[in-house]
Amino acid sequence: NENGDGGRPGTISNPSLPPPIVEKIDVNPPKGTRDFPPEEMRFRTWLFNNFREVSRLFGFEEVDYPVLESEALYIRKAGEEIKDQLYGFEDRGNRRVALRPELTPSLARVVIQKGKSVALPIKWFAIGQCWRYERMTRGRRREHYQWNMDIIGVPEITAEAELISSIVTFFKRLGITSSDVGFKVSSRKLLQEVLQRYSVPEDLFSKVCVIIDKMEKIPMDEIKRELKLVGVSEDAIEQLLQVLTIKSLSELEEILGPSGDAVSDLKSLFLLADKFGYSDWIQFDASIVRGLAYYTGIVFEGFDRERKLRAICGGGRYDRLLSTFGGDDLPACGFGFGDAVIVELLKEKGLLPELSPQVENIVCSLDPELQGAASQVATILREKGQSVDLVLESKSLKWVFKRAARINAGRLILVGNSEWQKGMVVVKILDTGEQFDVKVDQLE
Ligand SMILES: Nc1ccc(Br)nc1
Repeated sequence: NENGDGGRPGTISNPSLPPPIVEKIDVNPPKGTRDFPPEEMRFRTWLFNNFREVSRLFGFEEVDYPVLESEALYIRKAGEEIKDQLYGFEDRGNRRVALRPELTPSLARVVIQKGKSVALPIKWFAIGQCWRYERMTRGRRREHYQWNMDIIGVPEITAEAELISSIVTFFKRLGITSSDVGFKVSSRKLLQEVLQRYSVPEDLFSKVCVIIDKMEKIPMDEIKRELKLVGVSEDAIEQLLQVLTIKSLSELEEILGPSGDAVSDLKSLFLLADKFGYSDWIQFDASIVRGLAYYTGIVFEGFDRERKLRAICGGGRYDRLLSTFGGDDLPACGFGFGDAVIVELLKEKGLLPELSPQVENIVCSLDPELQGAASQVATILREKGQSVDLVLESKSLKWVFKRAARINAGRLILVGNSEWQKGMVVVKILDTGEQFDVKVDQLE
């Protein structure tokens, strides 16, 4: 290469000294975590830009919270997986803290903190990194980024309908259709109404939901055993499991009667879905409960119709979360949309975008004496809002053209002696090869 010393360009090696003896560090990121080098970061930026654009279309404001929170936000006694995998530790001040496993408790904390100083309804969105500590036996990730949208202060089902509409909008922006994905929708009030009929104490509700959410993942006997363990009677268990197999709202109405909230909420949601124009995206599925303890009403999850992937996203109503933190309850609903399954879906559907680096100009001097002039040209272009990759060392034209191609530069600006004497530079349009001498003060 140009350095003639056989090493990588830019490395400094002094042959007179022996190499330093250092233990080579592990250059990989910690287990379960990812680096985002440029190619991966371009995809992440593209994905997050779509999250942000949809949030903007729905009039939501962006928020964020510390990735480190008090562990107390996540200590719920409902046997959730998210609690088993909490990335918690004691800090140097002997405080129990945790890397956030989800964003909703932080939202609840800030809403309580702000109290009446924030107008309702709150419509906030966040894209935040969330963590879990899982034995690496399953080789699963320990961090992911989640897009959340939440509406606080709206008791009506219009809030859930709006949130589902925002996710449909997102899918459509990516080219995903209702033939590719759908939403299974139910209401936890369905379970609540059954439990009430069998006088199961209210405080078992969350635990029962968390157990039932494991239905697809563990054998039915285990589900029954765990339900019995928390104190649900055999009759109630039979009726619960029977209700979860209901396939239509009319059947649900037959069993629960027409006046219950579960039926009326779901009917409202399907009516609104029709008005929003996304009826073909949603279906009633009584078995959907979601695994978070705090949901109280409508719950939904996005799924791929080929059933090859895990749930794409999920959410629901959580009207009691604020009071579990000692605040005044406010009606609330929201969803979480992770950055992992969506990538698998886009791969499956051949919808991954082609994202290449982009820079408008590469500027280089043809003579080391003109490096300063090249810097001036770069500055002029940048002040006009043009992106510039400025060649910072004396390089051959062959090297410059190779780099220009790699970074996908639109133009090559050459600063040469004879032109510079006339206050000009050479501009080469790289995809057509056209070349012009341009006065520096007329560069644009
Ligand atoms: N809650 C949570 C956090 C991190 C990952 Br990866 N998955 C789920």
